[in-house]
Amino acid sequence: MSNAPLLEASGLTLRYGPVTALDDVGIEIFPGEVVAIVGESGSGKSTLLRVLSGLLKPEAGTVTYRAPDGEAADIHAMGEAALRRLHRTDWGFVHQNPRDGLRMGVSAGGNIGERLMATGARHYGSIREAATEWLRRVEIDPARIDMLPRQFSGGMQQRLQIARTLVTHPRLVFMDEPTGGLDVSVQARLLDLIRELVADLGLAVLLVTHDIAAARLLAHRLLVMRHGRVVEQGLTDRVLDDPQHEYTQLLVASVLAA
Ligand SMILES: Nc1ncnc2c1ncn2[C@@H]1O[C@H](COP(=O)(O)OP(=O)(O)OP(=O)(O)O)[C@@H](O)[C@H]1O
Repeated sequence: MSNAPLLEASGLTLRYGPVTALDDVGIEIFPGEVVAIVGESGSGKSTLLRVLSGLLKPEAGTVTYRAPDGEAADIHAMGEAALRRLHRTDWGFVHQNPRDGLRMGVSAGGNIGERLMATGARHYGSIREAATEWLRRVEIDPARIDMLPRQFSGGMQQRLQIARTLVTHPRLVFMDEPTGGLDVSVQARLLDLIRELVADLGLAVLLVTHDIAAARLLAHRLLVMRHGRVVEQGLTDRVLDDPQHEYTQLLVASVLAA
């Protein structure tokens, strides 16, 4: 991991009418680091992820991204086209619902190939070869390459979304409850797969989850949110084994009791 953060945010504040979804939040993520944002429903996790990835503008605060050439840019000041380019190239976004990250009317191979083409790939044979390889990597039978996502189970759709997102080797991947809508047995295998891929590719990941076990498995570092504020942060094992904040203690105890 290098010394300069890949993404750095400070003073993020956002209100929805009377609800303060983010209250002076700061975060940084370094290359190759997996950071999980945990907290109960409504604590502001998804809002934070949307602000950090440029999908939502904060009322106050800045989000700075450092490009591979070392240039740092405020992502909320860079304009739509530049932000879209980042999402197509350096960044990936894995949604809780695969329908939000896949094109449901396009074949499995097309879903993967399309993302490669958006970064400049043109040769049909090599795009199809890469799509085949990625289907294999996410444990989908490559014989299904021409099938539509809706012919896949929920777990397969999620794996396809992950293949589509990772095929271009993004540097930073945002994941919003990636195992959220799935059966427990499917969740466990998917978490293992995500862990393997993230380690293989050396990805930086910002993961939002209310699943403490998922955070423990995947994340180097944790941020605990409550009512739009970060109440505690630190290395995953330290936060979970020796929580300092009362709210984190409750959160950890409730998982142990479940
Ligand atoms: N579009 C919106 N309009 C109004 N209020 C919203 C909107 N989106 C979120 N909120 C509110 O902002 C707060 C933070 O919501 P957010 O979705 O970020 O929390 P979360 O921690 O991701 O919750 P969950 O785990 O349930 O997704 C909540 O009180 C929520 O009701």
